[in-house]
Amino acid sequence: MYRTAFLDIPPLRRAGGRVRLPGSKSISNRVLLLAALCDGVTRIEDLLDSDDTRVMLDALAALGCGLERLGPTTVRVRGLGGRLAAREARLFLGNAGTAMRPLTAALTVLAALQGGRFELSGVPRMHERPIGDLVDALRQLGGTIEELGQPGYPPLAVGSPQPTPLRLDAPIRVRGDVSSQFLTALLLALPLAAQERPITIEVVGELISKPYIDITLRLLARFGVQVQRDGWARFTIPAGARYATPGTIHVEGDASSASYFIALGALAATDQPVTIEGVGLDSIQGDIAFVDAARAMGARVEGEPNRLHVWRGAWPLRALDLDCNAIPDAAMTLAVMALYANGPTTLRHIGSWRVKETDRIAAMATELRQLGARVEEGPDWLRVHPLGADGSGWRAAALRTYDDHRMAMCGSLAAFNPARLPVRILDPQCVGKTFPDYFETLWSVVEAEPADIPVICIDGPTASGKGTLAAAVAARLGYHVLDSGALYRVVGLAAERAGLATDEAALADPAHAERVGALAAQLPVRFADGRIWLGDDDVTDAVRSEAAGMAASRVSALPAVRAGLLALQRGFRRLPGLVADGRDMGTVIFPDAPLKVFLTASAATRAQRRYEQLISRGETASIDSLLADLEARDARDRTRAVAPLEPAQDAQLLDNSAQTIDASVATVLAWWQRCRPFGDRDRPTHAEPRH
Ligand SMILES: Nc1ncnc2c1ncn2[C@@H]1O[C@H](COP(=O)(O)OP(=O)(O)O)[C@@H](O)[C@H]1O
Ligand SMILES: Nc1ccn([C@@H]2O[C@H](COP(=O)(O)OP(=O)(O)O)[C@@H](O)[C@H]2O)c(=O)n1
Repeated sequence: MYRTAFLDIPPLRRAGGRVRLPGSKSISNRVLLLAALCDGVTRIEDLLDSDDTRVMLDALAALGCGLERLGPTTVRVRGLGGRLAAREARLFLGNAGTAMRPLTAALTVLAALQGGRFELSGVPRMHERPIGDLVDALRQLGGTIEELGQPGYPPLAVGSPQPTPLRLDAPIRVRGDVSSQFLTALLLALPLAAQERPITIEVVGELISKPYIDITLRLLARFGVQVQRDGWARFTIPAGARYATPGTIHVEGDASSASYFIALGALAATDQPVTIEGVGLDSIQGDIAFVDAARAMGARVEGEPNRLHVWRGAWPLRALDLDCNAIPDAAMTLAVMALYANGPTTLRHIGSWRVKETDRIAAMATELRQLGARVEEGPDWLRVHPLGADGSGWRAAALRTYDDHRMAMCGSLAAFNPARLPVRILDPQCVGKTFPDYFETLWSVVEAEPADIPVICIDGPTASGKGTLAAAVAARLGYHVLDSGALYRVVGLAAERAGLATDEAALADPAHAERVGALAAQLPVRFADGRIWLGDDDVTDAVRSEAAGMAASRVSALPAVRAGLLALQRGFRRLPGLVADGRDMGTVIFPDAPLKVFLTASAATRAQRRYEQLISRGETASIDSLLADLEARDARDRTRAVAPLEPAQDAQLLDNSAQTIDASVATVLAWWQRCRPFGDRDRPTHAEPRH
């Protein structure tokens, strides 16, 4: 997951390949609650591992439910069997509506039956998301609920130490036109109280998002509770209802998350399809109907059980006028696809967007306008006019995400713009709510022109701080790092291990130099998790010695070695971007890099830094000999015939002799910002500190 302040997505060209979806958020949190309420042990597989499931798991643990993690996506739940193990708890539920609503209902009912008091709160946005209709329904039932903040909104305190009688004889009335999660909450909770008599729930107003109710009913059935349904207006939980564990249950891939990859296929899979694993056309999730909408816009979709294949069909996409009531979450994806359509697209019946993670109608309209689009909005509709298929009208934008995972994922789809503009996603870690690895997954199925993938080059003499600066800048941007010096160090080591001497006399022999070059061209080197591997050997420490540095300096003067490492180095230019440190990054390896920095510091300063570095590693060192070595190395690097150490003509010079590391990083980031086309709309919009 990217924890950077922003993530720049280079312009993307093609899509194709295979993705595996994380588990459905809606199914995961419902299954967790049902497993917690029922008797016995349930093994849940393919559970979503994200912010929203984490708060649910933490809440269940606080309620005394037995939880055992068997892997990142497998958990064993020992249910409470309808009996409260804890009579008091404070539950923090982040911004997870799928945790807040059902837990409020279940705990109100359990507290009324057995006595207990529970507080439920979330992030500030959660305290702006209405829950009054559910509170009203639970009060009709005789439940005790106190609103601790604004009436009708969390935080809430539910229950009282002593049991209170529930009124189960009259139907419980709940509004269905603000959020279907209120009805879901009651359906999940009321079997707890239906031992002796049936319980009827009546929906007031037109029920929105019906497919989500369908998921609730299907999952209740998997847990042994068959709810009778009269249209979408009246639901009856039969007398004697009792949750029973299904033993093992698999969570389907998230159909809403699938929408981004379906869109990707529709936009850019011209050859190989985008294959999505984890959901098929027979999915129980309502958002699978997004496939119909995508097809209507022109996508070619083929389905198999648990798998979808998507290609581009009609191009440009066909404009659409659609009632999106049944696919409220996935419909956001259509709003971005609409930028690539042949006319204005209107999404209707999306009023629920206004009370989601953010006011999604307002947010979407604002951000699509940033991209250059004309957008009209009404209380429950949105109309998006397309941007030019010839690239006209598109603007490079820094998109705000409003702490809303879907805004971030949708925004990434704008990177297919024909104007070849990058897209900046602010606060990209908001995808952690449902799809922590969304961007990494995206990179695995898209391609960009290498020239469009940004590279920042940091060249300079030894111990000027290149590696330190490169790592820090890359961490701030979410970019890869190329430590090219390490490659020369590994060549020196590999040569010596292969019995090829690296002293100057030996390297002066052209045949010998050719052999070292051949070795460089086939170097089995790998960088993983901060370690450097030569074949199966971890050589991280071996290549860091001063002797290895000197050997690297000698072999690096050989043209055959430099040529042998060229393709390997250019291969590091991968999405979303690269920071490369070395001697010739800007002059030879990436001459088209948009930012080149030539980093220097006085020889005395550099010798002092190297000295401190070695001492802190527990090695012995002498400043005088370090200074002599370093000057020798500088001289060799500067005077060699091939790729000598010198600033590229367009490099920015940075002498950090009197600068702290943080100041150097800030300088380079400021230069980078000036190279980017986004202006300065970089402030993330979420109010909460991340945790
Ligand atoms: N601007 C700076 N101010 C002070 N020390 C620095 C600065 N930049 C780097 N250093 C320190 O100097 C040492 C050498 O830096 P390093 O990044 O390994 O250099 P290089 O990659 O250029 O050989 C490290 O211990 C690092 O912490
Ligand atoms: N792009 C590069 C990187 C390193 N090198 C050589 O490889 C040696 C080791 O590089 P390094 O960056 O690990 O060394 P330090 O600068 O950290 O001492 C340097 O002394 C250079 O001679 C090079 O020629 N070209």
